[in-house]
Amino acid sequence: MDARIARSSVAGRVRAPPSKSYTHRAILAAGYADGARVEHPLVSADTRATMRAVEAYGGRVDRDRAEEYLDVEGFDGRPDTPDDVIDCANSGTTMRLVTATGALAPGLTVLTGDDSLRSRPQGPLLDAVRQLGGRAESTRDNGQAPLVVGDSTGGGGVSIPGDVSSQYVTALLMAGAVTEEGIDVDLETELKSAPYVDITLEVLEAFGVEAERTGRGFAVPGGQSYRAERYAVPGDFSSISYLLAAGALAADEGRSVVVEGAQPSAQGDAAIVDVLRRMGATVEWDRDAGELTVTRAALSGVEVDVGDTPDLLPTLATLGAAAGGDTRIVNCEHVRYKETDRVAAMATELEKLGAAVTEREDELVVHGDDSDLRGARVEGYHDHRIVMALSVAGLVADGETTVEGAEHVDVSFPDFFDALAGLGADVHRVD
Ligand SMILES: O=C(O)C1=C[C@@H](OP(=O)(O)O)[C@@H](O)[C@H](O)C1
Ligand SMILES: C=C(OP(=O)(O)O)C(=O)O
Repeated sequence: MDARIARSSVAGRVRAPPSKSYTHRAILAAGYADGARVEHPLVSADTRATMRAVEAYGGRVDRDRAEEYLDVEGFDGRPDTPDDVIDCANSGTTMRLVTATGALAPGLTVLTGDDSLRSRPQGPLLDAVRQLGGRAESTRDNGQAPLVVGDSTGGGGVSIPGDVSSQYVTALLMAGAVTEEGIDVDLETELKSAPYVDITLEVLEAFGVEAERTGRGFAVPGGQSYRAERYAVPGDFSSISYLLAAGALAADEGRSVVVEGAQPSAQGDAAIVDVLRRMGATVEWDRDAGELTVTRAALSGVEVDVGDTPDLLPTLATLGAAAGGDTRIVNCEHVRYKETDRVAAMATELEKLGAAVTEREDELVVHGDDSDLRGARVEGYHDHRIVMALSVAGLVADGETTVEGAEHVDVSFPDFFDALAGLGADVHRVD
């Protein structure tokens, strides 16, 4: 499905979708518990993959019709050996987090996913499971899924790189709490995407599970039980970044875009608020009300380090293409290991829209002064964030922009195009 976006302006109120990262963790934490109600969950393609995994390990997930909550019955720290292969679809978070769960089951678990997920790196996590005495294999012996894990890991110490994915740490901490010995994670490198581990620690605490930072990494004592009656998911700041970018670039003269559901939390991607301010936008954040208000402004390029916030790169690249001067996005090598190589994808597709960019291994520079955005047909790379960022660029490109693969927003922000249309954007989906 394509999305066709004509140059248009936006204004009004819009609700942010619930956080994907918190929803994954809350569903799995409820699975490790004997159950819990997850309130305001994100129900999307990726979080459905985590629901399937919890069910495969012996839990059960019931949704109310309005999707206001999920009632999760857990497997109480003792996952069953799944009856079938677990299909993690497009979700890296699901695959990493539930690989560690599989290492606790008595038999073997087989995990797979779509073409994109089967090309993402899993080697360091497999190696960690082996260091813990479990079995962990990549069927093609290339560190990628399909994966086979099992053999009831009892816990222990592991040493892993921190610069590929923080999800390995999250996976080990979540599983480690219900092992006998607990798990000590030593990081061999600096940790990228570190705020995502803070999100994990926040959810663990809410489920009564102790885990801590150590001098060299993280540690979780074993023999713990996950316990919570209910867990409420906050709004998603990665998703909010597209709405704020739309407002900063295309709000009607004298009007604003107000984003609801923006409560403070551990999400690193809340940094979008400061980046927009540094670029010259006026963004007000009423933290108590959870409301962000943004108006249109002439933006100037800035330097942004995305070491902690990889998912902001597509949004920042779009903002840079519409800003004056250079926007320099640095420390972005790990953004190449996502649903697609997002550094290359944004460089290639923004160029099609008339932007001038310089791509380096660990840096993307968007030269706003040499960019003149005009509508074109662009690829979405089957990647929700590329689709959403290019659609926002379409709001300020001359004429009409066609973004391929519009259906992929279902991964994290299923109502994205309705939200844009609700703000008055001229957007249509066509088969
Ligand atoms: O743990 C999480 O919820 C996530 C961690 C990040 O991945 P990496 O840690 O692999 O960078 C982020 O890009 C992803 O969208 C969600
Ligand atoms: C990279 C992402 O998610 P995951 O790693 O779960 O596929 C994302 O949502 O941008």
